[in-house]
Amino acid sequence: MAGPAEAIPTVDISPFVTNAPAKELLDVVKAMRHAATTYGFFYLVGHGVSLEEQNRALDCAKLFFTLSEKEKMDVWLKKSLGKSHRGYEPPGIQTHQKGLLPDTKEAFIIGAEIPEDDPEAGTFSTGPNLWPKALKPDEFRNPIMEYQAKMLELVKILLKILGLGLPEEWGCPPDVFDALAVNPSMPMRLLHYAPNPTHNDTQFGVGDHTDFGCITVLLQEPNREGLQVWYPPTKTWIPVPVKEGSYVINIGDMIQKYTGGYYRSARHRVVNGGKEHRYSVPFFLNGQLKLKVTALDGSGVETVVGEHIRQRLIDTMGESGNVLK
Ligand SMILES: O=C(O)CCC(=O)C(=O)O
Ligand SMILES: [Fe+2]
Repeated sequence: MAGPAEAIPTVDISPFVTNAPAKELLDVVKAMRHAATTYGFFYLVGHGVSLEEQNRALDCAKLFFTLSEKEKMDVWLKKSLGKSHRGYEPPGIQTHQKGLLPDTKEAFIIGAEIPEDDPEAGTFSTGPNLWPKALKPDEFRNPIMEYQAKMLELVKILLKILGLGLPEEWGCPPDVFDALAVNPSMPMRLLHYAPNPTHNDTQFGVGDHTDFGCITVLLQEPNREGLQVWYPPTKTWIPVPVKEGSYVINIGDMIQKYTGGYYRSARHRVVNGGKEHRYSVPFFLNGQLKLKVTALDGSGVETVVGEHIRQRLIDTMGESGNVLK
């Protein structure tokens, strides 16, 4: 019998990337619908992003965390404009559950580049990125922004496929989710997990949580362990081994709300109990912040995308979240 790790589905979207015939597209829609309604969590292959591009993003993460404490703190969250929420998040800031100690991970957050003189700059998740002075644009800023642009294109394809997978009786147009990706909030996190061999059940790299936004495209460093997903059939945490070249896709809370729970956001966490450092690069499509959506299942629940995300962030950020209020 297949073990639980084998039960995590893999969805190959290459027919959408190569404009294949309709029959092949429909098979992809069905496969993603099954994965997103059953688990909200799956491996993605056939996405068109090369191993080289993925490795470049991971290299940017590794490079950032070679900076000294001072260099990192020069670009830390509190230096970002207003509520823009950019820059370095030190370890021990985010707490996902009552009773847990804060996450051990450290992060560097990069969003859409919104100039300081934009009328919206300084509002939630909107503003200029903070760039470390010690890193040359060619080795850090340019490649990571190129990767971010790639992720936005990829996530638009995923939204399209998920839109096509909605129940027919809801009568949604095929572009139902397109507006989510118009000038969206899309923080990408460069993450570093120091080894935590004394790990116990009260502190994690990232504690038990669901992602806040619409879709997360997660790139994990190959040959490392750590990511676990909650598997409802067995009510246990199961490891999510890295499959080189693939992504892990998480459906987030915003899509779960928007679809009245049809697509599920999956609980997951990171344990770095070994002796190795671990790096990852999740791209979060939060969505278009001012968009007010009405649940598609007819329940009438309304959500303003940016308000939902801001509140979820405040709930986990402790004192550091006060600036977002
Ligand atoms: O580092 C990972 O593999 C996952 C991180 C994560 O779940 C998150 O940042 O929301
Ligand atoms: Fe997550």
